[in-house]
Amino acid sequence: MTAEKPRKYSYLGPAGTFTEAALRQVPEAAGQVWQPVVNVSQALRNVTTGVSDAAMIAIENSIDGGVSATQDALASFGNLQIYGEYLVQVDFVLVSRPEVQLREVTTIAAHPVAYAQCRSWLEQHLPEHQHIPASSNAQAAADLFAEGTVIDAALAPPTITEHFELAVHGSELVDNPGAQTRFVLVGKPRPAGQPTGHDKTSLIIDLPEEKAGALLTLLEQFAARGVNLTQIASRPIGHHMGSYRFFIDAEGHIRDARLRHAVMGVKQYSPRVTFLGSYPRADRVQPKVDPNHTDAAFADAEAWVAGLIAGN
Ligand SMILES: O=C(O)C(=O)C[C@]1(C(=O)O)C=C[C@@H](O)C=C1
Repeated sequence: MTAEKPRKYSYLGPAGTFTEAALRQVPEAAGQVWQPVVNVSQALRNVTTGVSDAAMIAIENSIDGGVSATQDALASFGNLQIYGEYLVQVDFVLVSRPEVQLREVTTIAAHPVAYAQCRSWLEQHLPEHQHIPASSNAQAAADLFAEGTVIDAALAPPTITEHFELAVHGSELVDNPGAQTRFVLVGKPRPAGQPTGHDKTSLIIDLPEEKAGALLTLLEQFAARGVNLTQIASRPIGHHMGSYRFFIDAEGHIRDARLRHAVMGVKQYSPRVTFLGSYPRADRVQPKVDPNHTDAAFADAEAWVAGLIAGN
């Protein structure tokens, strides 16, 4: 018998990021090969080229909203699917090399999403500071030790002190306590799993241009079938001013009749629909399904129409 090849997982590195903490929530990833990368595009490229079997990426933050780099990368790569969703509670520490005092801090390295989450605290406590963008929260801390660095302090996950010797000038920093980042595990497309009763379906939908009420028509596809949406986010397509795509998360599974019919409605009207998968939601919340929109109700209606066609 040949041993099974270890699976490979890309994640935003280096060790110590929140993305790594999200990957730790995936039981199948334990003991497999973890591949740190420098950005989301690299993580997704690893999946499409077969370097990795899956990638963990941050998709939304409860303070800063959708992670635009992730949304744009998912739209441009195509041919990817979300396997699972994970939530990580986020707050930060402000750290420096041990000899640096807080009053000496003028430059602060931070991932732009992390910076946005602590903006008010920093403006209040270090009003003169300058933000230096870092590729991740753990990299911000690593940059404190780079040769010739101009960085005095970094915003990093609390576990960063396990990786470097640091002075901690502030902890539990975050403008809204209880902030969370939502991560998704992404791989190549595969057949849809079975509904769990607490699923979410993610879609990227390009809006037809110059059509009055285009957004309303899009939303009606879901509303008319009793499908609740948990996220509606728009990003420019980039061709020219005024062209948009929508990132939609809908409650339900592509195997649920109400969701399937809504997706068929969207497909008939949008120039481009990308199906990003149906997967169990991290909070395990079960949607309330109106009795008119259950699978049985759709089956009844179809049987009724079949009867009409048959002349019954
Ligand atoms: O994973 C990390 O630690 C990151 O640096 C990335 C990231 C993100 O891309 O949103 C993850 C979670 C935090 O909300 C801020 C930054």
